[in-house]
Amino acid sequence: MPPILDISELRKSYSDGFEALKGVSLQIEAGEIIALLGPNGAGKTTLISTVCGITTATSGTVAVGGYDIIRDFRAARSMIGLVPQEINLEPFEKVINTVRFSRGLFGRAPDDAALERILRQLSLWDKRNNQIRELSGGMKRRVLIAKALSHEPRLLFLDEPTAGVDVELRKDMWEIVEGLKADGVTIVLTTHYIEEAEAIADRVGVIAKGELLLVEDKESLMARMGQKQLDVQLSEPLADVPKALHKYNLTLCDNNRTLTYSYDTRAERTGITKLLSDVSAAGLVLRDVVTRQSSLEDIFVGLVHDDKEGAQ
Ligand SMILES: Nc1ncnc2c1ncn2[C@@H]1O[C@H](COP(=O)(O)OP(=O)(O)OP(=O)(O)O)[C@@H](O)[C@H]1O
Repeated sequence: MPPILDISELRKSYSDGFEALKGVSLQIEAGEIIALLGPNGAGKTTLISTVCGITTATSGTVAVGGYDIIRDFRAARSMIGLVPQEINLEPFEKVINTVRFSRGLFGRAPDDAALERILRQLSLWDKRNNQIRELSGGMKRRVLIAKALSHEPRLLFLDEPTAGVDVELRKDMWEIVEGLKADGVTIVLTTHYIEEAEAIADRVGVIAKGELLLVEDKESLMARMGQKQLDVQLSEPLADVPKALHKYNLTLCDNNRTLTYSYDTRAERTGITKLLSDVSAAGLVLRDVVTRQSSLEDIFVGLVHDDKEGAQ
């Protein structure tokens, strides 16, 4: 089966000459949830807008379900649902009419049973006859999702679905996303929240300054997070790592006052006990011992930081 989304060498320069996408390639298989992480201005919205036909690419290609987004615009667009960052709803319209209208925009035949299913899934059925202005912020966000799902797309883009919402609502949103995945909808979401990617994504992509720096299975990222560091702080600085400790691959940092040891938390033996006894046998005096876990956040900050340095 071809990927549901196939982005190849996508570039976008805005009219002022700013290059917001610098050759992004990404393939997404049907049924997965992929989270795109990136700082402000990284190009996430530009990427989504280009795939959805709101912005035109400068070069490169995008195919959705095998349909080219330029040549087969209608077929490609009908497979996509977009939940935008901003709430752009008509305050005096009823929920049901808002969703019905969206379906019509895609030229889909009216199907109240399909709309009922969508509204029930989003716990909006009881509110179907309420005007938008009578809903809470969280409910309005659900209406945005209902609108995006109204023409029953196979690929759903969620642009920062939980920006500025409280923890409770964020968890609700994650449940909704899981439910959509169970229905076979492929989901691409952008987020600033690393814990959001950790909680729901199958794959994580990191984007910065218009470049996709990494796309990786969350599980293998998690495996990398299994790495921990032990900092052995010494009372006196060392000139060098003593020979007897070479087998531990230690690094000397903090003005030669700290020895850092990396180990795998999931390994049967971490080697910590032996290391500490060898440290003391080598005549070194400990001041303190600290452990640190490398997290997705470290990986993310490291990548984005390296990219910034590289750009200078
Ligand atoms: N219409 C435009 N004209 C010129 N530059 C633009 C335009 N739209 C976006 N940009 C620039 O392109 C870059 C990428 O913007 P984009 O909105 O895609 O980032 P983002 O990753 O979605 O950021 P955020 O997380 O803040 O939403 C930014 O530097 C932005 O200023």
